[in-house]
Amino acid sequence: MYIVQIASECAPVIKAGGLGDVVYGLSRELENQGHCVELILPKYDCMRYDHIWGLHDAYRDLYVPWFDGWVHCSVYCGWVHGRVCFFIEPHSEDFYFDRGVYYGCDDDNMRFAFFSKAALEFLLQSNKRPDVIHCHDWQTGLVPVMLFEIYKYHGMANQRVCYTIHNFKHQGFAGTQVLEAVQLRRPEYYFSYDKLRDNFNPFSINFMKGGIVYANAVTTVSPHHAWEARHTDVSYGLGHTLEVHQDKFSGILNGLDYGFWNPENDRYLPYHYSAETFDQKAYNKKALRERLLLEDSDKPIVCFIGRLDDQKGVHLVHHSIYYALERGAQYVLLGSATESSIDKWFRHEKEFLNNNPDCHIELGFNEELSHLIYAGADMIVVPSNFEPCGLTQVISLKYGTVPIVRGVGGLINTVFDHDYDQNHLPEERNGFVFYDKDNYALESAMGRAFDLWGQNRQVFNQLAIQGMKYDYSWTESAKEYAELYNNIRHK
Ligand SMILES: Nc1ncnc2c1ncn2[C@@H]1O[C@H](COP(=O)(O)OP(=O)(O)O[C@H]2O[C@H](CO)[C@@H](O)[C@H](O)[C@H]2O)[C@@H](O)[C@H]1O
Repeated sequence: MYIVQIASECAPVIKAGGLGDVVYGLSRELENQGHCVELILPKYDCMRYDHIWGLHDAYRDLYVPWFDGWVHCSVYCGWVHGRVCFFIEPHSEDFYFDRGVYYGCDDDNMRFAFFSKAALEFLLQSNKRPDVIHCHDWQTGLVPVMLFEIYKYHGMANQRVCYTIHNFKHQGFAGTQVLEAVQLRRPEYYFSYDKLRDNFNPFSINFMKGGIVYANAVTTVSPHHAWEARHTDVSYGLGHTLEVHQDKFSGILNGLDYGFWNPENDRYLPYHYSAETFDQKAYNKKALRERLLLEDSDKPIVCFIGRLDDQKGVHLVHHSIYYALERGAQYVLLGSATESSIDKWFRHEKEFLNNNPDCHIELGFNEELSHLIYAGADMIVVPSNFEPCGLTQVISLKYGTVPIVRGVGGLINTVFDHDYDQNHLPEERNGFVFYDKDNYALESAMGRAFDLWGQNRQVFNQLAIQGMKYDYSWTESAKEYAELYNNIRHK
């Protein structure tokens, strides 16, 4: 099959979070399984150009219809660790992708509506006719809308769309101006509740709702989150839309790209190890301590890596720092916040804990350091409010770092409690799980982990090794996607 991914991220060249990991990892495995995959991405000024090989202009004059005129774009082509990527660069005074950031601008809805339009226009004009277009999250929600309302009538009637939702919280809202911009010309038609009108804000269209309504298949990133999205409030107002379109909605568990995330050959680690050589992990712990100036001792290191965002349970993250220190552990946090109040809060904590020899708070995005933390820590906390899949616990499992997670979304599909799991034999368990959102619940799970560390290190290490033996690679999940693509292709 010929598949084109249209996305706002692709690791490691453009990565703000897990979306980038998934777009790259899935593409790589689909190619390994014999499919042809190409990616279309924005050409941001701030992406990691050092991860692109052979960047050259592939399509110099792409004219993208926009409002009543055109925007002249160039399309560049290059290889990102083996994947063929096309980068769209608009030449306009809006400088949509020259902002020094991927997201967070006031006109993000216009920026990504433009990107979606330009991606389809590129396919049309360059005569690319993939069997399936796979697009992701709110940024590309308008792709299936435009495909089936405009491009279908210009020679793209045979293309099908799979739309994957990585995070229901960000849906992309806009007024009629965006419809005018992308030339969806009948606002009254698109502003109906069975199309793009938001279910709760009658003056707004909703990009993600458009994606759900128009795509041929809609997925989210774990089976449990698919259930939650339909039956609880985590779909942020899209529950009814999912109910109406339930026949095409499902959950496919994310995989992890073991080509990039593997302690046996990780390019960022000073010492390599596997489940068979688990003892070697201790050298990375020592290296982590040296790098972050933590005191050398027999204490366990607990970590958190992720966006500091309400989704990630920031109050519990904060509490986990102090509980770990109180219980005689060390703590390393690597995270970045986009919300200024959360950013200020953690900057204050960083300052407050600056001289503590058992704690290090690193605010910012640092891919390389994240690998050393996954390898050097003994436990990771993932106390999310909601978590569509979650990659940090899956990476930790591979690195022999025991996850302590809240039982929601994909965390439930991947972590099985050492003491209480009913569905797995003791030798198949791999972490600690708690359910309530309060400090006591977090403490009970962290407490059990500390007790096991303190009282029976051998069993603790065995739990970590059991986690390393899980196979959460892309192999099976990519097969599920391929099967889904195949089903929609023949409809
Ligand atoms: N400060 C930092 N420095 C370096 N690396 C950092 C970092 N903060 C985060 N990362 C890295 O970014 C990725 C985050 O993965 P998550 O699954 O937590 O993604 P996120 O919530 O962004 O994405 C959404 O999409 C993904 C993919 O579908 C879902 O798993 C998830 O549940 C959903 O919320 C990991 O690779 C992590 O190591």
